[in-house]
Amino acid sequence: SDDNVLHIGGIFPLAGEGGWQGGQACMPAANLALEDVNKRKDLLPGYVLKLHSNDSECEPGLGASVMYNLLYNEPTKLMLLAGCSTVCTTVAEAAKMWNLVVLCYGASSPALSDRNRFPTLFRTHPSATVHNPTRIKLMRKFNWYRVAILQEAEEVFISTVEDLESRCMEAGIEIVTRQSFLSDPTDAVRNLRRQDARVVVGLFYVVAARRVLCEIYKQQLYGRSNVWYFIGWYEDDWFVNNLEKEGIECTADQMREAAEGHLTTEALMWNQNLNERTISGMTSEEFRVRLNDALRVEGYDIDNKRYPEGYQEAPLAYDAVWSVALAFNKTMNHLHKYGKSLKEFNYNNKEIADDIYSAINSTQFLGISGIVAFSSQGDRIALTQIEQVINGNYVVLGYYDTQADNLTWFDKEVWAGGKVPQDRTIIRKVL
Ligand SMILES: CC1(C)CO[C@@H](CC(=O)O)CN1
Repeated sequence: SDDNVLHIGGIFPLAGEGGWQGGQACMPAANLALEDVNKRKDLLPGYVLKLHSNDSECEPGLGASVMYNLLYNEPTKLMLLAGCSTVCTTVAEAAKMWNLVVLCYGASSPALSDRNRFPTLFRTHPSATVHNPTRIKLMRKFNWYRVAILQEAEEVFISTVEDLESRCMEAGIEIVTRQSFLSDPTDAVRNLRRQDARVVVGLFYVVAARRVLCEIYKQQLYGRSNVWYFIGWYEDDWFVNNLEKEGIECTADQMREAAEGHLTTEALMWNQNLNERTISGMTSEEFRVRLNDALRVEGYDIDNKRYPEGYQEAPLAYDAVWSVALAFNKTMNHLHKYGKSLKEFNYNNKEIADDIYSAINSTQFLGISGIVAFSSQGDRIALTQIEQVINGNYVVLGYYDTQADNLTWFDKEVWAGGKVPQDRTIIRKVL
């Protein structure tokens, strides 16, 4: 019978070309979590959590029609999970009309941190702005108080740069120039040279990153006098991949030479303490083994390191389902005091919707992706990782906990000139 089933909708980016097809790994991860929470006797006793999944292809229009199908067909859904930023924006903006909480496991857009537009949105995926306090922490550490910004003209980077600029202002760090480009970075890089930019924060997708790197090589804007911050979630050998296919005029050796020494920041999505048991009883390594098995069953060639899109973010989807189960458990206990149940929820029941909202708002548990907790805007609070390319390979330099302002540093950084590059040309006065 249906009366002991709690239904939620899941919108996963699976097929399609545009954006991020992260549902390929995230849907199997969500299904593992459903299996695990439904096995727990102490969670939602007497109930089963059921996920109704559909493909959005990371396309907002299709995401909207999938949402309508979920909501205009029985059974009533108690919450919606969504993936890409574009789909999450559409679903989260509409969901309030159905009094539904939306939980996004794959949305990084800073625009989503807006309680006016998205009053019921939470995300286990951190906003792209999570990198900014880390970037600034490093500028302070190495005494870089004169920096430049180079960005691709994409919404996610525009709003990230706005956040970075205001944080630089607060920190007394001068932004000497902000250059953006649509697809060809040649002029933007030339302007960086003209302004004697030494420390540059680069914000672009990986295809644009290859064009930038080749331009940096051609214009000799790398080496002992320059510091580059790139985004850390590109694939590890991104700077030598697809050069022919994308018409990059530099050789792999030239790209390696230009890439040597650059720094990256990224949000941690896999708990780094490999032996730490999480709320599910698993360590993150044990989760990885189970996820790899599930993906092999789906036909992915994991043994040859051919991971599906969304592999990096899979813990965010797994932890999203746990967040739902824990929030419903809390809500169920609360409602039972008044002889009510979650089964009474319908899209006009604001009272139960508010109970669910406050339960998810107070989430705090150790998941596969680390501590899961949300800010007042529903943003994921996350640790960040800093790496540097040393002899062609990424080396972890440290981690930063923004909340605690705690930088864990391993003193592994290497500078081409044997010392920390300066943020400006020092004119030595000859007396
Ligand atoms: C780190 C990344 C690749 C950022 O984009 C996210 C997708 C999106 O924001 O639409 C997925 N995770």
